[in-house]
Order: sequence, then structure tokens, then C-alpha cells
Amino acid sequence: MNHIRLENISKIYNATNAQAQSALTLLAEGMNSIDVKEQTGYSVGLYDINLTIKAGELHCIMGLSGSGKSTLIRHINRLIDPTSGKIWVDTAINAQTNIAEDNSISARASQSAPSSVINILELDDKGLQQYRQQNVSMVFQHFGLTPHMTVLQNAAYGLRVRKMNVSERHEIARHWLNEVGLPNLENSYPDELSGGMQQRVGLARALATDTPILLMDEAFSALDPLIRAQLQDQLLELQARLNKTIVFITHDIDEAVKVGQCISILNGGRLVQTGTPTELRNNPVDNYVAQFMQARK
Ligand SMILES: Nc1ncnc2c1ncn2[C@@H]1O[C@H](COP(=O)(O)OP(=O)(O)OP(=O)(O)O)[C@@H](O)[C@H]1O
Repeated sequence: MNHIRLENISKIYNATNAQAQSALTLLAEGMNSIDVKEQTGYSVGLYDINLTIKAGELHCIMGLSGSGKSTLIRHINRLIDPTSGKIWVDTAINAQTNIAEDNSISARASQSAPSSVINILELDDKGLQQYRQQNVSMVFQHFGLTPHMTVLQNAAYGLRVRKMNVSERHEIARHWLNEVGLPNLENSYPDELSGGMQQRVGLARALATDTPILLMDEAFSALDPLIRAQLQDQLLELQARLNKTIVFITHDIDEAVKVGQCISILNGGRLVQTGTPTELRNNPVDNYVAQFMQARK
């Protein structure tokens, strides 16, 4: 069952749609993003991305620095809007069961779209707020915790935004702090915790909101290797039970192969290949992908 589908997504930074056309034309002719920037002055975030992410899949987005990973993930919660394209999300999918209350996104192609599959770019402000609160949460590389809030308050933050009452949100936050291995620290402040502990709070905060989609932007990259491995294991263990749709950015191929059921590789804003780790290893479409796969320890 498909959960998220990016259709012909392009992002040209700091350009109006009219201005972006010159860059898009050159990209369509096959010019790479560095030359496009040189010729037009516009930065290419993404070009013509078509990507489907299945419900319950842990999907890694890989690529070198500047390849467009953060730009891509930020489209899914609309922190960034594209220059062109559509982003379809099945809003009826729940995490634990991955059951859609309506028809799946795949039915869209043949008939009219089921009402649960929406192009999130068409949402108005209220609709977007509702979409973000109910469908998608994010874990950031540098944790994004609020320093003057306790661990418990940080973990409960997403529920406070939803205006849940204090006792209820604290109970849920406590549960998730326990799940990520942080019991008994609820009254501490973020700066009293190690990086690994802070990221566990970030994870608890995202999980507490119970959204079916979890976006993780280099979430473990700032951590020491040992702690990083522990958090990868914990994520896999949680995912086996929670069955969320996770979009996980990393520039580390070993991490991608360890956690990802599916890996998409970006280069210069283009999607080069999507596949399982085995497919990418056995049938890389080009040298860029082959080099990533060979770089494995
Ligand atoms: N706000 C912005 N304004 C202009 N150009 C931008 C902006 N954000 C990103 N870019 C450009 O878009 C391209 C893709 O950037 P992006 O941050 O998505 O890549 P990334 O793969 O996440 O890189 P990193 O691994 O370094 O975080 C880069 O060329 C970058 O310079």
C-alpha cells in the first residue's frame, strides 16, 4: 500500500516560477545542477523527482552533501514548497496496522482519487496545520529540544500544541520516554543529557504524537558510533512494533543498509536509483551508486 508519492517534484531555490523556467529547461536538456547554477544563478534543490514510499516502509534517502536530501524530506511536511510537482499522501493510513480506511493511493491512477489521498500542496493553512499534527512528525539532526523545558515537557511538546490536557500529555510522554530507554530523567533539562540521550528525547517527542509518518533528517549523524549503533537498533526494534512509514536521511551507506528496507540515492538534485540494498549492490545504475555500495565497511 502506497503512503507518500512525489510526482515530478522540482525545487529551484530563490526563483519565482517564471524565473525557474530557464533552470528547468536546462535540467530537462540534461545539464547538471552545478552548471545550471553557473549559467542561471539559481540553485537546484531537486529536479523531477518521482518517488513512491510504501506504508510501513523504512525508506532511506542517501546522497552526498548538497544532493537534495534535506530539500526532499522537507517537502513531505511542507517546510519547503516545490517549484513544480505534486505530493500525494494517503491520510487514512494509521501507523500500527497500516490499514487505510479508504482505498489505497494506487487506486488513484486508474480512477478518481479516493478522498483520503490528497495533494498536500493544495491544503490551506488550516488543512496544513491539521495534516502536520495528524500525519507527520520529525526528528532533527541537532535534536531541536527546547532548553528551558524539562525532558518531560519536551517529550510532550507535540501534544501540547494539539492542546491535550497536561496530565494526559505527560502520561503519554512518560510512556514514550520509557520506550526509548529514558525512564527517571523526566525532570532533567536537555543540557544535562548526553547527545544520545537528547536524541532519545527527540525520538520520544516525535513518537508521542502518534503520527503514521516519521521524518528523520540525519537524526543519528551527530552521535558517537557506539551510541549511534544503539539508536539504530532501538529504531529497528520500535519500528518492528510500530510499523510507521519512516523517511530516514543519511549520508552513511552502512547506516542506510542497516536500517533501510528501501534506499533512494540522490545526485545533484536528481533521483538516481531506488531499490533494496541488495538491488543497489547487484545492479547499480551508474558509478555513483556503485561507489556508494562499494564504500561499505
Ligand atoms: N535555502 C536555500 N537557498 C538556496 N539554495 C539552497 C537552500 N537550501 C538548499 N540549497 C541548495 O540546494 C541543494 C540541495 O541542498 P540540500 O540541503 O537539500 O542537500 P543535502 O543533500 O541535504 O545536503 P547535506 O548533506 O549537506 O545536508 C544544494 O545545492 C544547496 O546549496
